[in-house]
Amino acid sequence: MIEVENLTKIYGKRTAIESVTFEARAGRVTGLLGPNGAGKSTTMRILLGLDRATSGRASVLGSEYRSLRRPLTRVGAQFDGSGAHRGRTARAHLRWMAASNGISPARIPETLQLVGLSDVADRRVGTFSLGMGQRLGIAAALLGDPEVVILDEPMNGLDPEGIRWIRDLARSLAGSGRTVLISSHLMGEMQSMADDLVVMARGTVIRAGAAPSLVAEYDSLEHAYFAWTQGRAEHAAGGAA
Ligand SMILES: Nc1ncnc2c1ncn2[C@@H]1O[C@H](COP(=O)(O)OP(=O)(O)OP(=O)(O)O)[C@@H](O)[C@H]1O
Repeated sequence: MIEVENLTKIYGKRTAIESVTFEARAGRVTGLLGPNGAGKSTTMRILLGLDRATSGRASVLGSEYRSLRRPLTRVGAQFDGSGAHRGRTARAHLRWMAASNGISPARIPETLQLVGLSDVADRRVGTFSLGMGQRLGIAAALLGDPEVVILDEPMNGLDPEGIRWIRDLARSLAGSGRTVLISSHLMGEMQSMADDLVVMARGTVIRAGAAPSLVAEYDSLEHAYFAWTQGRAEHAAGGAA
C-alpha cells in the first residue's frame, strides 16, 4: 500500500508538485501517467526517501520509506535504468546489493532467472544493451522479494518481447498481492496493465481511480489521456510558427 497525501515539493521558486494525493493498493497495478514535467519522478523520489517533501506525507506500507527496516525487502524500486557500476558484472551488482541489505544470496540466481539475465550474469554491465540494463534495474528492485514494487518507465529501451514481459511481470506481481506502481508514457501498455490510474499534469493530480471507469467514455486510454492533458503539458509541442 502506498499513500500520498497533500504532497508538495517546492524547489526554490519552482513548485514541482502541489497537494498531490492518491493511493496505490495491494493486489493492483497503479499506472502513474502525465506529460513530461508533470511531477511523476518528483513524487516517486519523495516516496523512496530520495528527496524531502516541502509539506505533506508519502508513506509505503504505513511508514515513511526512511523509517522502514531493511527497506529493500519491503519496497523495490527501479529508477533511471540499473544504477549499476559499468565495470561490475550483473551478478556482482546483485551480490553487493544482497549483502548490504541482508538478503539471502539464494535470491541472486532466482532473480536473474526471473528477469531473463541468467545467461549474461557474468558480463560487465558496461557491455549491456539498454534493455538488459532495464532488466537489471528490475532485478535489483525484485531482489528482496518486496511487497511494494515501484517502476519508473520500465519499458524504456525494451523491444516488444521485453515490453510484453514487463506487462506480464506487473500483472503477476499484483496477482500475488503486491502493490505495483508504474510510470509510463506508453498508453496502450498502460491500458492493458493498469487496474488504477493516477494522471498528473503540471504538478497536480488531474484524474485518479479505477482505469475502466476513468476511460469508459473514451475509445481508449490514449484518447482519454489527450483529452485530460490537452493544454496542460509543461512544454507545448513544437509546431509551425
Ligand atoms: N531538482 C530540481 N530542481 C528544480 N526543479 C526541479 C527539480 N526536479 C524536478 N524539477 C521540476 O519539477 C517539475 C516536475 O518534474 P518531474 O521530473 O517530477 O516530472 P516528470 O513527470 O517525472 O517528467 P518526465 O516524464 O519528463 O520524467 C518540472 O518542472 C521540473 O523541471
